[in-house]
Amino acid sequence: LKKRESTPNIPPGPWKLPIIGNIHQVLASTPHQKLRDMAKIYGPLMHLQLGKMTTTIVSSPAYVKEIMKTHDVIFSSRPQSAVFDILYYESTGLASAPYGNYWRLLRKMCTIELFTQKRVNSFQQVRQEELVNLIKIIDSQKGSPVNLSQMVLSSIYSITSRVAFGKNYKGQEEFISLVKEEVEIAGRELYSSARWLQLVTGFRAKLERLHRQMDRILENIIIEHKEAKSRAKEVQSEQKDEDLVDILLKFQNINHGNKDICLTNDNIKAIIQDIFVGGGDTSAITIDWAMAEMVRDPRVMKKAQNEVRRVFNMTGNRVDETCINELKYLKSVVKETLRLHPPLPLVPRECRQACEIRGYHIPIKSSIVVNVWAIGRDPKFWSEAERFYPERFIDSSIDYKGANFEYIPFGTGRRMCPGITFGLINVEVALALLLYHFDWMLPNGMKNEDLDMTEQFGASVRRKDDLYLIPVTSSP
Ligand code: HEM
Repeated sequence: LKKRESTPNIPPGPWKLPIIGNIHQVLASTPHQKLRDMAKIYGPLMHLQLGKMTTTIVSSPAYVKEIMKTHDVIFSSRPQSAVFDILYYESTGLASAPYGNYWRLLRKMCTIELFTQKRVNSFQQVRQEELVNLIKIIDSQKGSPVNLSQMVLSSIYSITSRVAFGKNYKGQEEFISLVKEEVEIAGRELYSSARWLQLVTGFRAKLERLHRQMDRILENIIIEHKEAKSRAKEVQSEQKDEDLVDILLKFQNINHGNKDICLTNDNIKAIIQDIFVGGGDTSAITIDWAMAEMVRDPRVMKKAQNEVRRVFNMTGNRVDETCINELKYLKSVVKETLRLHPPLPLVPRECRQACEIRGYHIPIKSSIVVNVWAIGRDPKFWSEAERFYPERFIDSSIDYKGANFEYIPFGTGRRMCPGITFGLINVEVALALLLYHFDWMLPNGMKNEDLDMTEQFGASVRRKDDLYLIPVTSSP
């Protein structure tokens, strides 16, 4: 009886097996959906044991507020992970670093240098060139089905690569194919969270091989950038436009204005991967889901197209980024896409200090997973929750800033996404161009409503099948 009294009150959860705990119950092709179904039974704060890892699943805005606002400092770390340790140089990227001084300095550097509005604007030319190139390639195949998913993904990676490495980086293709592999393998960690499983399944060996390949390329990129910099110094010529590696290299120099931080080569390599993995796939997937949803609902497609064409016909038939804020409906389409299809449906955090949340005990070093996907589809907070209906965001005060806990596609609190402006502008301009220049049809006489929207879980959640559409020229 005495023992029972002292047992902490952990959140409710399903029965567990010895050793593996609840791993078998979340082994589903779409764990975020499975977790939502389980939360319907056990409640919005649910306890699971994933191997050795005690995990709490959060599935309601009220608990998100408790955890990511009221107790934000306690839950501002990331759980330890083999992917973070091996691929991200012992968790020294911004997304993987434990909460503390090092993370705070990186975050500050990102907010004042890397991801500012001014910096994002400075890459307008790159975006324009790469996206116009995408339109030209699509135009050359008009009338026949194109694999829009892969084309968009390549364009987004090309933009990211030029922004990060500068124009003429020759190993771009090899690097991007490794990034894609990284995204794919990172998604499998949930299923092999126990160390013995990682060894038996060869998961760790794969991560280590990938890390060696990545490291070789990134080391070369850094060396090339340093050489270019010293050449420019020798001939006293103006340096070319700065890319993100140039900016990060400035933080290697102790004499740089910001003396707090002095990055090593490995730190820079981890941050570069954050930018590619955190920024590339997420933006491309959002464009893909938005196009798929609009194809399924021609009313929405037409309305968005009319708006884009009205605005850009006035700017001399070109998609001019400075008018992007006039596209109120398109922006609602993007918001609605991110509500139904957040690319990162499960946001991981770690509890740094044992605490109580509404009477439930959350142990130190345990994992917290916020089910952003389930919250965005909860009928308690959204009318016709499963319907794609962008109008719900017109004249609504809900934004991406993380203050509305029922809508958190970019997370919330201290660790919320620092790349929102970077990501959104790519998504909005790409969609505006695709809608401005083409009408879109499904191949093989497929009916709009028959387009399959099955999800595929990975580091981010995409549509299971690539989106094939027939572009029909509308505007030159
Ligand atoms: C549609 C696009 C994007 C979506 C939906 C998205 C979503 C997210 C989410 C949900 C988180 C976790 C937030 C949390 O823990 O509360 C995150 C973190 C992060 N994102 Fe994004 N993101 C996007 C684009 C980008 C871009 C373009 C970049 C960089 C260029 C980026 C870089 C990062 C980084 C570095 C973190 C980790 C921040 C930290 O732990 O301090 N993201 N993102």
